[in-house]
Amino acid sequence: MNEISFQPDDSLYRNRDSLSEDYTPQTIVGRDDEIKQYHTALQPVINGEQPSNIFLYGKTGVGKTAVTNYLLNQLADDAHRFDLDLSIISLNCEGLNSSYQVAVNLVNRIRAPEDQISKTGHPQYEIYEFLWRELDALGGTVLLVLDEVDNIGESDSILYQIPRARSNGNIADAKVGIIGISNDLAFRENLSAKVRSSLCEKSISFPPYDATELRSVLEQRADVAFHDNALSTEVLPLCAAYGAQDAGDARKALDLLRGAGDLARANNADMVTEDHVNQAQNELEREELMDGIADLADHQQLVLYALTTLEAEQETPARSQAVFERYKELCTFAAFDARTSRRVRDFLADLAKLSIIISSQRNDGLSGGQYRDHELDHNLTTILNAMSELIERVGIHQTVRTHIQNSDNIVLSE
Ligand SMILES: Nc1ncnc2c1ncn2[C@@H]1O[C@H](COP(=O)(O)OP(=O)(O)OP(=O)(O)O)[C@@H](O)[C@H]1O
Repeated sequence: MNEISFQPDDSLYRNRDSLSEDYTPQTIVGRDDEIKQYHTALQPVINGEQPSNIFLYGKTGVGKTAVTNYLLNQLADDAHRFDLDLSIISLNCEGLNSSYQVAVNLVNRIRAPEDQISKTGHPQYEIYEFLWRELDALGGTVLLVLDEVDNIGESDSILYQIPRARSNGNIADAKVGIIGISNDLAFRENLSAKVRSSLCEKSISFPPYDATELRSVLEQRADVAFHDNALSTEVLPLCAAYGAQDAGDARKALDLLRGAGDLARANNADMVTEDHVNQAQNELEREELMDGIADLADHQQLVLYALTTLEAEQETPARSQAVFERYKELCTFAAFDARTSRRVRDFLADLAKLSIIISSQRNDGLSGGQYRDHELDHNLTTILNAMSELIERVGIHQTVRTHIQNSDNIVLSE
């Protein structure tokens, strides 16, 4: 048997966990304007007045949750200091797509574990009755923090009912405010006017981070996560630059820094370098691409598969018509009903938007007409790997056989 043992290794990291999602930073950097607006919007709470309903929106990883946790912790401390009765109830609405489910979850969040209500079987009015009673029993000021609030359907929306509960006489004692958080930028626009005006009394937009802001976020976290001198000087600016390019998402920038640190550790390096960051970035891009492709619908993947076979034959850039012909062939193998050539053009446009392929508009000099041609924007083997589940169902096209590992295991269609 091989002699293998595990040894703790802390030569680079002081506290690697501080780069993970569940770490709460001590202070927030790069969000001064947003914190200021948010602070003003929360001021009525500390005055003992009716809280405003606050709506935060912005893309993923821009600090909505981090800033909320930071400010609400501070608010809870200050409320205690001024002897104010404040309860903060937080609920992530992911998977809760009706007001009914949200109300049940809120009731159970407030009630003791032995006193929970069942998730089904109550008429809607009864669930609201439970909720009003629980909120009133809490009394004082109650802030309901609803993360991913866009999951909730609109009809008879709880987002309308809660703000009106006091004026409708449903609750008498508690002053309730909603903090809604969403990364669906269209959500607010699509709300009916009556829900929008109550839910979005104070709206605060969180823009993507720019490279300077990301650098501050990374510097602050790197101080906690790494030993002094563990990072070469270009590491943080490079992670920040990639992060800013990539939707200004702090989560991704922190993931990249951790990826680079892990690579350096795996290579027994004394320092994290620019090379580790570049390699980690390639790896993250590859994983993202794999996930993006795996999430595509069957026919979108078939269109991508068609283009991949053309690329394997060095027939790319290929015109839409050529991709369509190959796609129809694959549909015949797979016994799928082929979509129209117009749909296939739409799928090609979707793939280009996702940066999986490159599509270019060309002018045909002779006829004066225009056409589009397409090629892969990534390594062919990576794309084939990401589609392995579909390829297993459809079979391997002969042009790509040499690019697929374990091709013996997959049924050939020809
Ligand atoms: N200004 C900041 N200072 C320190 N850390 C931050 C800052 N902004 C974001 N982070 C960190 O980046 C990660 C993502 O941030 P956060 O969860 O707040 O994003 P979000 O806008 O709520 O995203 P989502 O909509 O996906 O939930 C977290 O680990 C958070 O601690």
